[in-house]
Amino acid sequence: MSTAQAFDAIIIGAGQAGSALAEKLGAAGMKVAVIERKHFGGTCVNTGCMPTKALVASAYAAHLARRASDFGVSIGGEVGIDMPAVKARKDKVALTARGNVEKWLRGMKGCTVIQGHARFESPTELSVATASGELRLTAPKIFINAGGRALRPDMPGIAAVKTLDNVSVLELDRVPEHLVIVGGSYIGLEFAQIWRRFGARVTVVEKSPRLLGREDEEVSAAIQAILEAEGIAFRLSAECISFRPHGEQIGVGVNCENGAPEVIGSDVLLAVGRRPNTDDLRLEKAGITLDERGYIPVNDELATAVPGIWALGDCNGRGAFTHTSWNDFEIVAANLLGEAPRRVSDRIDCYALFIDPPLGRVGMTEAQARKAGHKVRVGSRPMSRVGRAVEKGETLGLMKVVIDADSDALLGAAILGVGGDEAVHSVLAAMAARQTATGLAHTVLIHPTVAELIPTVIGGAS
Ligand SMILES: Cc1cc2nc3c(=O)[nH]c(=O)nc-3n(C[C@H](O)[C@H](O)[C@H](O)COP(=O)(O)OP(=O)(O)OC[C@H]3O[C@@H](n4cnc5c(N)ncnc54)[C@H](O)[C@@H]3O)c2cc1C
Ligand SMILES: NC(=O)c1ccc[n+]([C@@H]2O[C@H](COP(=O)([O-])OP(=O)(O)OC[C@H]3O[C@@H](n4cnc5c(N)ncnc54)[C@H](O)[C@@H]3O)[C@@H](O)[C@H]2O)c1
Repeated sequence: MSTAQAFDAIIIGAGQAGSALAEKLGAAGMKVAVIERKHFGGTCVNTGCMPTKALVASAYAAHLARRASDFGVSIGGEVGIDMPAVKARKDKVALTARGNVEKWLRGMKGCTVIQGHARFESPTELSVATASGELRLTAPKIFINAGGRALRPDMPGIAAVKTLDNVSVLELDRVPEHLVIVGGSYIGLEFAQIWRRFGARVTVVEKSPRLLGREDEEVSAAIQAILEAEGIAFRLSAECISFRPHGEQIGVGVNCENGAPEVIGSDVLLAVGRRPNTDDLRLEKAGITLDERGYIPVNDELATAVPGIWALGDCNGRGAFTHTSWNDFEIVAANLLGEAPRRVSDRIDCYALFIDPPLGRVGMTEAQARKAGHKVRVGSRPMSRVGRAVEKGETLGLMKVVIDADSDALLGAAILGVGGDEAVHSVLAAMAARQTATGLAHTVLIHPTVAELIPTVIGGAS
């Protein structure tokens, strides 16, 4: 066995937080090693945000082309999907980004890139299984940015059938005849609309009585109605999901209160949540104990219980988005390099669901605000009464703002509608600046935009 190479810092995983942290620590004069076992850029770049949003764009183009006559545009024939071309475009987006991350890492000052699987040998030493044998590395500071992967729970019959996940579904260069998606949340719904727009029959099977259980009920209902109008079928309250081979197809037992007890699909996509990549890091050798869901417990500054080891991104259970992983890098770097201190608890929850129209969300839902004891004022407006949406011919959805009735503080917003993923940032920026609802309502916003209606929604809140 080789003697251990010594570094000032080692980063496990070249995902969203890891690569940026390497650059910052290297620029500060540290000798840094980054270990990546698979694709540079991690989930978002290779099998998450980027390829899925590239597919969302192709699906939108198909949808708009089918609606061309609504805008007085004639296509002069059927709208077709060239799935190999759709896939090639998606692959190009992801592969270009992956290559750019690799180039960025390999050009970084003070950074050594190692390709292989890292495991702990002690709190300060790692072994790395590479294509050319095992390496040993030591450092007083180790940062874990290991990300996560799709859950494949031990559901009845699952061993007897082939299922797709977020990685394998992206490899399809054919349109499934009937795609059954188990799980009606972010991943399930984005893929449901993508494949429906490409021409597949799609059924979403969800164990809860409604989609997106974290959202307010009217938002869940509006999303279901939008997707049903495109021909997506839903089987909700599917308590006892099971699988069985059915000739060349797959039978998915749903056992709902209403409807047929089984859905027969040509393909099944599992989208029932994610698990952190913490089971193969040999963390016990570092003295780190995982929580009951497999996440690495961290404090508000992302330090683990073991001095000199931090955990960033999806593997710490404090966020499940690219922007939260990126913010984890900012927090760790700022605190380590003596910049103004930053903490996880400073960030305001925000995310989007990239169906069309998208759902942009910040802060609390109305239900969460009431549960937290706030007396609330709520303003809302259907997108059919938003001028920009009418002009674009995209009037589905609603916007909603939640305000603390006593303090006038902005508590949260949901914008389900054309441009909702962008427009919601005006509420987010106001919340970050601790602007009151009245302060935002008195701000002049640009016409004609979706955001310009936010002051009107606040003005009508009761
Ligand atoms: C289908 C899908 C769509 C998504 N869409 C969005 C979206 O639109 N917006 C959004 O904000 N988020 C989205 N996400 C979530 C987002 O992709 C993740 O939150 C984000 O990528 C997490 O980044 P990370 O830095 O924590 O880890 P990752 O990006 O997962 O990186 C971890 C890296 O560590 C490596 N690694 C793991 N273990 C080891 C080891 N032992 N040794 C060496 N290397 C190791 C992995 O190979 C990987 O490259 C989506 C996720 C999925 C699955
Ligand atoms: N737009 C985005 O930012 C985006 C897009 C995709 C994914 N992501 C990230 O990926 C994460 C995982 O997404 P996800 O949709 O896989 O998981 P999730 O945890 O958000 O939702 C899982 C869904 O599956 C359902 N479910 C769980 N077990 C089930 C079962 N046995 N049968 C039927 N339904 C079941 C749950 O009720 C829930 O609705 C998200 O938390 C998110 O952070 C983000």
